[in-house]
Amino acid sequence: MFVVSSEDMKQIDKRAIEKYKIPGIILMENAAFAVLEEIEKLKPRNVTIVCGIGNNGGDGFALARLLLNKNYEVDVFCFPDKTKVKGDAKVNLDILINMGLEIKSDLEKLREKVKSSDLVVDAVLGTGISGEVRDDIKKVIDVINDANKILSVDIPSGISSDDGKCLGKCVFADITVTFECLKFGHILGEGREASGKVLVKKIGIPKECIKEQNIKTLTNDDGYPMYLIKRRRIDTNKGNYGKVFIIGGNYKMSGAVILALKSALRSGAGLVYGVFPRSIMDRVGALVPEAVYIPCDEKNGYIFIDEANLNIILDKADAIAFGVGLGNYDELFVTLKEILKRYDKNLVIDADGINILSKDVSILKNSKANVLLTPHPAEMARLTGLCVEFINKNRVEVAKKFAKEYRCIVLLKGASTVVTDGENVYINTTGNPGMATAGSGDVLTGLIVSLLGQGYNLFDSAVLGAYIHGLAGDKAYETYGYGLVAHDILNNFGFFIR
Ligand SMILES: NC(=O)C1=CN([C@@H]2O[C@H](COP(=O)(O)OP(=O)(O)OC[C@H]3O[C@@H](n4cnc5c(N)ncnc54)[C@H](O)[C@@H]3O)[C@@H](O)[C@H]2O)[C@@H](O)CC1
Ligand SMILES: Nc1ncnc2c1ncn2[C@@H]1O[C@H](COP(=O)(O)OP(=O)(O)O)[C@@H](O)[C@H]1O
Ligand SMILES: [K+]
Repeated sequence: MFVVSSEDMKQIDKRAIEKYKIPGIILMENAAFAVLEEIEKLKPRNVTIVCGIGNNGGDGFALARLLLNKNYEVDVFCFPDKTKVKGDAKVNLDILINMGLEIKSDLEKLREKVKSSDLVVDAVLGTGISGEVRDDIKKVIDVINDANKILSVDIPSGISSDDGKCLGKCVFADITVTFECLKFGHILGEGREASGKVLVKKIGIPKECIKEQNIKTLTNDDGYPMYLIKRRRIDTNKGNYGKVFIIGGNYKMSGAVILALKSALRSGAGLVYGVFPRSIMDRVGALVPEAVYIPCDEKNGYIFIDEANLNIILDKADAIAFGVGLGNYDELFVTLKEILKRYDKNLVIDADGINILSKDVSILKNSKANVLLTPHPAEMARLTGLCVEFINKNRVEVAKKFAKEYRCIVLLKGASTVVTDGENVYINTTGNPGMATAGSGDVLTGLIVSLLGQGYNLFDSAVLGAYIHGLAGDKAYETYGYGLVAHDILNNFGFFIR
């Protein structure tokens, strides 16, 4: 599903009205019907609709008429003042006035009504918000937030459609009904939580209008990205599903590489090779008997990959993951540099691999390998020198800029994981805070390298990885709640891929 900014949506609406000659008021009517459809499912006895003075308010006025015609008990408020309403919104306001409805602008009356209403509809501010919410409207939002149930029209008032930031104050909706495309604000930042359950409804905009906008950002929906998964031919064998190499582990930390190996196996890789320091061989061997092992020499407990082993890896591997539990040991920078210089297939750099890379990110620029980096925000901070808070507030832009500059693919982890090659963007909405547990990143790495081995390209592997990892985490959450651990996630991979 496409994800658009407020400017994209403005252009799409404009194209529909000016080029394709659909009157704006018809779109507004269809928007109102789309909201009505959801309200009827909720079966409220009485509805309070709070409108602003722009077209978001216009949707609210049109909705009020549709509800009144169906004999619902409806109260309509307009803030700051109904005399300021113009255009299509005014047409719908005037119809209500002609029907004899009183349109109120009294905050105290709203406070009373909100308490006794089964449902409050928030049609105060939509995609047309600019700058911080004005103080008078902040008070209206506070009152709306006291409601039993809130449905926001298009986007919760106070949320920026472009990045999900709360502009000083915002409505926290139970349901948001939006039109034609998701907005960034529904799935990023505070907007993700504030939007509640989001429903995207068609309002009659010709699909050409959206196509002509050339949208480059997608999120998951009922089809994407899972329709990328290929069915296996019956007459295939392990040789068809990749030799994937996972380089990781140090004398103090064997768990990460074990989890990544298991994860690669549980998501269908044909042959999974573990490359780790010799001192953890017994543990890895006992816990992952299905893997092939390349135990390596050690320096100070950290892995040392000699030329003979490096040649085996570079020669055999269909895909490599570098970094899980490796430790941030200076000499490993040289190893990473060699791999980047000599390997010409897909390379995932994660965890300590990213910390090692942070010593000099510019080595990416001459890389022969196609690189995917999978940083969490703190690792992204090490890569870029930016602070974590800034990164989290500007996830898409930060990831895009880095990917473009260093010619790689970035998967920036966290709620609303972002995958980008610098131009195309995927924002993932599966997953939950139960996944904020040690090792859950390691199993993502194992999953992605496994998908690479099975022949998916680097971008698709990252997208599928983020999506399936989140789904598997959501399933694990059903059973274990916040007590879920990384093993619970990886054990669900095969189910969702099937
Ligand atoms: N043809 C179209 O453009 C369609 C638009 N639709 C609706 O129209 C909305 C967009 O309408 P508009 O562009 O008129 O904008 P909005 O109605 O979202 O908001 C603009 C109004 O909000 C006020 N405002 C802006 N920033 C503010 C702030 N920081 N604090 C307080 N008040 C502020 C302004 O006074 C302005 O009148 C969409 O979200 C959607 O609900 C739908 O009717 C479908 C068709
Ligand atoms: N609140 C959340 N919502 C969705 N996914 C989350 C959330 N918290 C963590 N995750 C996911 O869990 C994984 C954690 O990875 P990471 O921080 O690298 O863990 P570790 O290094 O311990 O393995 C990432 O894929 C991240 O996107
Ligand atoms: K709204």
